Amino acid sequence: MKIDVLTIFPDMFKGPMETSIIGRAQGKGIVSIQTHDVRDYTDNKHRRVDDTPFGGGAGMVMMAQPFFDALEKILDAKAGEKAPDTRVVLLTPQGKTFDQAKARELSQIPRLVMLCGRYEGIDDRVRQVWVDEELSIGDYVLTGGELAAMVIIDAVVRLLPGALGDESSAEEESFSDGLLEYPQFTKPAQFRGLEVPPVLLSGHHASIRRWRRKESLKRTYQVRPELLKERNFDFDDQVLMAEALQELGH
Ligand SMILES: COc1ccccc1CNc1ccc(C(N)=O)cn1
Repeated sequence: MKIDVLTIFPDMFKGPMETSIIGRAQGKGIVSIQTHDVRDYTDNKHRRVDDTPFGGGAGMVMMAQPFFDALEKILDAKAGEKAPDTRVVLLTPQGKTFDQAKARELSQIPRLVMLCGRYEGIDDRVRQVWVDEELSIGDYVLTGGELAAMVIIDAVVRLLPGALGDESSAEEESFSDGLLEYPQFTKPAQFRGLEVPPVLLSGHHASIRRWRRKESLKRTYQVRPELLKERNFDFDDQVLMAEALQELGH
């Protein structure tokens, strides 16, 4: 998978994208993440990327020309033409909220191009001509799209085959069935007088699976009840949910 990032702060990507899982995935050739400094595509002497907004108002807006020239070069395409296996994503508070389903969808796309805006955003003609999808990582405003891009890259790259060691890839199913994760414990079994739930030390795998599912239902009910609304419970889940509610004192 190839990911190109257009930003005026390429150095922001050095640490997070070259460390641990993401860094190793690049090393293994599973993904290639390349940043492009938008300033390198400016056509003015001072390498300015922003200007005042038409119609007035506070702040500055990023100009369209550097993004157009950068995209035409990176995609080797004229304005508006684009290879079908490429998706251009704009990170913006106005975007559709990113979630695990979107992460899975993006992990199947051979090439992602991510546009990171600063200031009050990017001239809308970039969106009109080049952007396939506007994504937001949540309902809050950041100083730029870079951190949002890194969050999305992290969530996507870890799904690529070979990115995680085999022992970790199993965790994917547990979230993808729409419940929050159950609590995790590791050695020692006693720590500062605090115990590990005995069922987890029992070696009874059916009981362990049952306990975990019930804990997921409890947690989801307490923290994200809306996730349970659209869920159709099979008979076992209904029994577990009833037990969970009892244990929660409902
Ligand atoms: C005022 O900022 C902008 C306005 C328009 C575009 C980009 C920016 C850059 N900032 C961003 C970017 C993304 C997110 C998010 N929630 O994903 C939050 N802030």
